[in-house]
Amino acid sequence: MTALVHLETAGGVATVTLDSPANRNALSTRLLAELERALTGAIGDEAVRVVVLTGAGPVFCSGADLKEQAPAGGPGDAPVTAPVTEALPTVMSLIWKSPKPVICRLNGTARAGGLGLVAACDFAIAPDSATFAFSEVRLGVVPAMISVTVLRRVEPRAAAEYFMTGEVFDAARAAEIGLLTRAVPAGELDAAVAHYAGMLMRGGPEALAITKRLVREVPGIPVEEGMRRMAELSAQRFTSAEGQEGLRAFMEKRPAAWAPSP
Ligand SMILES: C/C(=C\C(=O)SCCNC(=O)CCNC(=O)[C@H](O)C(C)(C)COP(=O)(O)OP(=O)(O)OC[C@H]1O[C@@H](n2cnc3c(N)ncnc32)[C@H](O)[C@@H]1OP(=O)(O)O)CC(=O)O
Repeated sequence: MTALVHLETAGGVATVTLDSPANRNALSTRLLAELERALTGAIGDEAVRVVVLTGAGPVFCSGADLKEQAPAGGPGDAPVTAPVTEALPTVMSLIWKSPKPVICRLNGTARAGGLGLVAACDFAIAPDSATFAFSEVRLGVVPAMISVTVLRRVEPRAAAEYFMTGEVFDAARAAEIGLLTRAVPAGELDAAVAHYAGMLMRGGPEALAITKRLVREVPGIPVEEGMRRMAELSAQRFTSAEGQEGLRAFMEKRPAAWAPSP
C-alpha cells in the first residue's frame, strides 16, 4: 500500500508531506494515523530542530474526508460514525504542544479541517494564489474541533464572518486576519520557508520550546501572577546552561553552540 504521508529529515529540518493528491489530501482515518506517526517521529528525533508540514498536489488539505464520513444509505440506517473526530484532535494537539517549532508550508488551498492543522502550526506560509474557506456550515456540520486552534489565531470578527458564511477568501485576507504568517508569490514559497527555518535554527532549542509555550499560555494568566512567574522564569533562563552559552557566544562574538533539541 502506498504511504499517504512521508517524513524526510535533512539538516535539522523534518519535512512531513501529506501525499494523497487525488482527494486533495483529505483527512481520512488512514492519512491521520500516518500523520500522527510521522509527526511523533519528527518531534521525538533529537536531530530535528524544525518541523515543516506540507502537502503534495495543488491543495494543502481539503479537510475531513467527506467520502469516509458520508452516510451509506437512507433513513433507518445505523448512525453514521465520524472517524475524523477521534484522530484530528490528537494530531492538532501534537503540533500545538510540540516543543519544536512547526512551520506549515501550504502548497496551495485549504478548507475546514485543513485549516485546523494550519492554525495549530506556529508559522503558516502560503502562495498568494491559495484560497481558504471554513465550509462546514454549508455541509450542515460545524467547525467544532478546528475552532480550538483557529480561534487562537484568527481575530473574532473575522472568525464569525468566515465560520458562519462559509465564504471563500484569499491568501492576503488570511494573512490579515491571523490565519497565515505570510502570503507570498508561489515562486518564493520555498525561500520564505527556508528563511523562517533558518531563523528558528539560530535560537536555543530549549528557549524556543519555552517561548512557544509562553505564546500559548501567557494570555490566559492574570497580569500580576504573570509578572511574578515570568520574572522567575527569566531569572532561571539567564542562569541555565543554554542561557550561559548564549551569553558566552555573545561576548566571544561567535555563533552559539546549542545542545540537541529537547
Ligand atoms: C473537521 C471538520 C469538518 C471538515 O473538515 S468538513 C470538510 C469540508 N471540506 C470541504 O468542503 C472541501 C471540499 N472540497 C473542495 O471544495 C474542493 O475539492 C477543493 C479543496 C477546493 C479543491 O478543488 P479542486 O477543483 O482542486 O478539486 P476537486 O473538487 O475537483 O476534487 C478532486 C477530487 O478530490 C475529492 N475531494 C475533494 N475534497 C474532498 C474531501 N474533503 N473529502 C473527500 N474527497 C474530496 C473530490 O471529490 C474529487 O474526487 P473525484 O473522485 O475526482 O470526483 C469538523 C470540525 O472542525 O469539527
